[in-house]
Amino acid sequence: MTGPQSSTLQAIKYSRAGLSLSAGSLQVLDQLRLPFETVYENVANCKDGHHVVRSMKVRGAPAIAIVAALSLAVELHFVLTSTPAVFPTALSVQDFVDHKLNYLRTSRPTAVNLFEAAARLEKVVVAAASAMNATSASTANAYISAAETMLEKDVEDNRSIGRHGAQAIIEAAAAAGADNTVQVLTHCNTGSLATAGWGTALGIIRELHVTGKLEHAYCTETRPYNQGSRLTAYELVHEQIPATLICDSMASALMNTRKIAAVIVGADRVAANGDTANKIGTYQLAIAARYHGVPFIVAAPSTSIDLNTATGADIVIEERAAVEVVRVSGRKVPASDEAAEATSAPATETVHVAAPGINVWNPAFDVTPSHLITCVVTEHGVALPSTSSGAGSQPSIDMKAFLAKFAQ
Ligand SMILES: CSC[C@H]1O[C@H](OP(=O)(O)O)[C@H](O)[C@@H]1O
Repeated sequence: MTGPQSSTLQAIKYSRAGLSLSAGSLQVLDQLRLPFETVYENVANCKDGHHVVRSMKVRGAPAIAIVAALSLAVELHFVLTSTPAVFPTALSVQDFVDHKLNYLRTSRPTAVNLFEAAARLEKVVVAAASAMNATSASTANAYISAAETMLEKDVEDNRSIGRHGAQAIIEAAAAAGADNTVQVLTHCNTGSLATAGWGTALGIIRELHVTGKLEHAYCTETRPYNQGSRLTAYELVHEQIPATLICDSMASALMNTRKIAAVIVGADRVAANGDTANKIGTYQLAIAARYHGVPFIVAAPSTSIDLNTATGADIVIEERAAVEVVRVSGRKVPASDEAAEATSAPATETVHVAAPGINVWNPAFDVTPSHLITCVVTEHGVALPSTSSGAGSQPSIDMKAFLAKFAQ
């Protein structure tokens, strides 16, 4: 099995173990090197999986969960086939899986997808290990199959999010008397480099594009990791989607001078009341969108919705190292065009861009309150704010009631 085939870039390449003695293969695109270098890194076990997530070689809420789950799948298969004595019973496999998932949970704290997947996979393994005639192999393979399913389901969910989101934007634009095509703004990277393929917010932009409804997409650079200028711009150029890069500081001026039909962002964790943790800078985009009367849309699979977290106040916001703010990596610009032609591609280098000694605050995410969000688009459809209950109370989006309609 390999990752979903598509013309979009592929962050994750996975193949299931072939013959019983051959190991599975998991390779991830090192996103710290994009867009200048395309390097896939092998992930052979949970230690590798934890590293590529923690270091942000792999990032994006769904991709984090999928890579973590598959890193355990390849390790589990390798141990089962190379040293089967490690797993004398089905229960020993269950214990191994629990231990490894707890370790993977420590890689990054904010995106709920990793924690949702871990809890779901633990249940799969408990059921398999307690089944009649359960064996080490049957229990391990139950885990591996469930982890593999995440790859395919994520792409299906993203295609569905794309359709629901594009329809909502076009209908709202038509109701506002706008043209048949729209201009939108997105933040961070929510495309094929943040998921198993197609993407969430960027999946809506892809759907608008392939259905002829996209006039133009604007993307913010998304300091300090630059997911926008390095990753989203890369995806948009790769697929020749009409797009323009702006600095984060330009977003309000853009909304004030261009007909932006919607701001579309992803999510790392949507709380039960619709408050949403997403890449730093999302909150101020929501404030600017509200001021300019621009719909603010969160696009997220149901695996990003955390009904166990009541409000955004309860979401842990990851803080990352200062160097990610004060240093920038990029491709060295040749002294002259002749130099560029004469030499091979210049090396990537890192430069320090801030006054040495300055303090740095580097929260990787912020929380947008539900009352600033026009809707949350999931694979099931569009979750809208409920009318505010009680005088003076802010409207919110009841995600529990929304998901209950689709409970299996
Ligand atoms: C498809 S959701 C991706 C989500 O994850 C990003 O954060 P990071 O790059 O730090 O993993 C950002 O918040 C995106 O909206």
